[in-house]
Amino acid sequence: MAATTLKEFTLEEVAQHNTPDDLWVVIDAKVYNLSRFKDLHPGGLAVLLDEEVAGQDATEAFYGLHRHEVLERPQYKRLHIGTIQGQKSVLYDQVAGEISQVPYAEPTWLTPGYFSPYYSDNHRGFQKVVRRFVDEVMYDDAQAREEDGKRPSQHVFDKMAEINMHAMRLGPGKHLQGRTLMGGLVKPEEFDYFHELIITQELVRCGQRGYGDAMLGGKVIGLPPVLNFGSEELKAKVVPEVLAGKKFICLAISEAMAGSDVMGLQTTAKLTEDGKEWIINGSKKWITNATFADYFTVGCKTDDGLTVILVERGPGVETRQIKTSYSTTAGTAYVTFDDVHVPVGNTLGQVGGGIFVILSNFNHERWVMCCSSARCQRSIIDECLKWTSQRKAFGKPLISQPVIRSRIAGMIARTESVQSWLENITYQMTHMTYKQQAEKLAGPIGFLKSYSTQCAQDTARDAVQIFGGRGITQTGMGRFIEHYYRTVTFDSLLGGAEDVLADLGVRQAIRSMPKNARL
Ligand code: HEM
Repeated sequence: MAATTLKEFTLEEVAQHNTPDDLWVVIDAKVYNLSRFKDLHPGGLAVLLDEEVAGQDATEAFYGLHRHEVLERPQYKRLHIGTIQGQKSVLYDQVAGEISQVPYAEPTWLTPGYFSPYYSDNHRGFQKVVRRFVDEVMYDDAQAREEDGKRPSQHVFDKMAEINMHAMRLGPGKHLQGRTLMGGLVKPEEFDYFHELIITQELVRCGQRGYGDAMLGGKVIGLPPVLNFGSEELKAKVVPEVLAGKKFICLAISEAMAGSDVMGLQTTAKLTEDGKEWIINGSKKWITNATFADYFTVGCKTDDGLTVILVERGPGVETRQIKTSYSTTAGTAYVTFDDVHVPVGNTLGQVGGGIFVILSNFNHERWVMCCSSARCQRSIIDECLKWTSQRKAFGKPLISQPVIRSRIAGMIARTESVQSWLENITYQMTHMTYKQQAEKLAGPIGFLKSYSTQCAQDTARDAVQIFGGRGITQTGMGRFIEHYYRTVTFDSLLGGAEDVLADLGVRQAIRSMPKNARL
């Protein structure tokens, strides 16, 4: 609406409008009429009437207090009435798909002038399309759903399905065969772990941790057991509808009593006398996506040990939302199974061979978490560099304080080391069979995840110190910092706690110590 009536003004003309009933300001060469908005201004009237603000160029004051996105909200866009003669806006709106120019806000391989041995032209083209997709289709939904706590909108899942993003999120493999990936940009047999890394890292740029898990994190860990261990009949029924984003699946292993002690699970599955069905009883806790899941990949205690069984939502299956540190959009739930009858054909892998089914996917799950952790840390650097450059305190930008620079130095060093290590491991994955990965990479991936999440927590703590009170405020300038600090521990717990994974890495290393090694 404003675009049709925009006029040009001089700074002198704007200066005439400096009273409560006739109040204009200039922000980045754009003129805003605040006369009717002033009483609704969340920051109050007095600040707008300050002699350095009313009728003046208030760009610096504005960006010291507001995120640019404020000006993009429809209700505020209407305040924009014109521009300043001879001046141009330099603080442009974020363009969908664009690479950030902020130093270290992008990994080296995306930074102009730098090189990388890992990414091909195909990866580069792929990244561009994924970024645009995330910016255009997902970003706004992520902000809205994290706030209202509902699961991601179906239209987002549908759009993801159109380009086969749900299938690609499971990594390379047979499930991609016959699918057109990203409109044909990459052939199924060429899709590799770097493509998957790109998807994971681009998705988390939405900056909403709950939404990130809601983006079918449950499928990423719950569907592989079906793909790798389910019968052909079961796969034919379940896989197409899940990869089409029409049905949802989750992994249901951890329990209130047993925690992640897989061998201590208490949910039972007993065969009926005719041997045709399992009857499942028990409960599961902290199950991501469970509130909206149609299928549950469940770890059960059977007479022969641990068995994994696919349970379809139906009589006897109940899910109850658990409130965690992030929004309910991830659909984290407490799940109960009361005399749930399941056909034996839903058994995944061998009866009693459940531990193998569960362990087979751990490396991939942890590696996915490393991808997302590395990228989240980078987004925090982006926030901190922008904030400390635009925010003035004691007459100088925050970045001119050595203590601030020291904290940012730590953030950059940690993030770069995590990404470099991640790319090295990803490169190994692209050259190893799944079996080789299991043998050789469980330790390194365990180390990387443990290291990455420690780095992430240090970075979250530093970012809060840099943002001060805004770093603990859910709206405004520090909203991503507050969110990050509140949710950063998720990665350090899910898929194996920090200490456990570091210990796994050392134990794996010791296992391959040469017998004759001596000092
Ligand atoms: C187009 C003009 C403006 C709009 C649409 C606007 C809108 C807002 C909004 C939505 C907030 C809530 C915080 C947030 O969500 O970021 C806010 C807070 C605030 N605004 Fe403005 N504002 C405008 C101009 C200004 C100007 C020129 C000043 C002068 C310095 C100012 C001073 C403040 C202050 C002090 C706060 C409180 C900040 C805080 O809680 O940290 N605003 N404004």
